Formats: sequence, structure tokens, C-alpha cells
Amino acid sequence: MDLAPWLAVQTERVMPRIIVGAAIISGGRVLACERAEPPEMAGKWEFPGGKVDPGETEVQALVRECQEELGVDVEVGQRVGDDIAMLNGTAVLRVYVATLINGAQPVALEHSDLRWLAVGELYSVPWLPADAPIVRALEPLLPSTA
Ligand SMILES: Nc1nc2c([nH]c(=O)n2[C@H]2C[C@H](O)[C@@H](COP(=O)(O)OP(=O)(O)OP(=O)(O)O)O2)c(=O)[nH]1
Repeated sequence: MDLAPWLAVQTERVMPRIIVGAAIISGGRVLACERAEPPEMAGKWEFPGGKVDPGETEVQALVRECQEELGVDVEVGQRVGDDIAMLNGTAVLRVYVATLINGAQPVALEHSDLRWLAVGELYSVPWLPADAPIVRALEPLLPSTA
């Protein structure tokens, strides 16, 4: 009998899958990314990131995802907000502040659009629902005059 699927379900019950996101801040603005897929999430905005792969640290996952999705290198800093439970408690969203390094500018390699939002523009895009508390927690981290 193949126990692998059962084990995967049991593991998810006690160890939720970690999804990391990068709140990339530059020039007092944060980068928001519009999802291109799947259809039910297309048009919603998010922080670049994704699932942490087995054997990978959260920081490594963020660095990899920012390279894959945006073609940039980032340095990962402090956490933003609390863990957000998602997908019936089988996953959590965990967001970190990040900064650009090496001078490259983000390119939408997997998203349909990118926008740099100043604090007053944070709610000008429709974020994925889980991101709402994170967006709120970002407000004090952005300058009021950007
Ligand atoms: N990256 C990211 N995902 C988010 C955010 N908010 C939110 O609800 N999610 C959800 C959307 C997806 O269900 C899940 C992340 O999936 P993903 O498709 O980005 O992950 P991934 O890059 O590892 O994708 P894959 O390997 O499974 O194709 O988390 C966010 O701000 N950033």
C-alpha cells in the first residue's frame, strides 16, 4: 500500500505549508503584483512569493521566487504582520519586507502587471483577500510623503 498520500495529508494537519511573500519596498513604495492565473485569482494583486520547497529556508524561497517571478535579487528583512491561515488551515501566508539589491528593476515575468504603491495608494488595487491584514500592517512601514 502506498502511504505517501496519507502521510502528506497527516503532515499538512500538523505542519501547515508555508507560503512566503515579499513586500519589496523601494523609494518609499511597495511593489504589488497582479496575478495572471489561475482564472479565479487573475486580476487580484499579491506580494511576489510562493510555497517554500522542502529543504529550503523561507529566505531562500523568497530569493528564488523573486528571481523567478521578477528577475531581481532581494535582501530579506523583517516580518510584516502575523501569519495568515489559508486553505482551511493547511497553509499559512508569511510576509517579509525585502529590498532590491544589485540595481535590477522588477519585470513581470509571471504577473500581468506590477505597480509601486505609496502609502496612500495601498488600497487602489484589489488584493487577494488573505493579504488584507498584511497590507494594513505595511502602512506604518511606508513614509507618508512618498
Ligand atoms: N505569492 C503569494 N501567494 C499568495 C498571496 N496571497 C495569497 O492568498 N496567496 C495564495 C495564492 C496561492 O493560492 C498561494 C501561493 O501559490 P503560488 O502559485 O504563488 O505558489 P508557487 O509559486 O509556489 O506555485 P506553484 O509552484 O504551486 O505553481 O498563496 C500573496 O500575497 N503572495
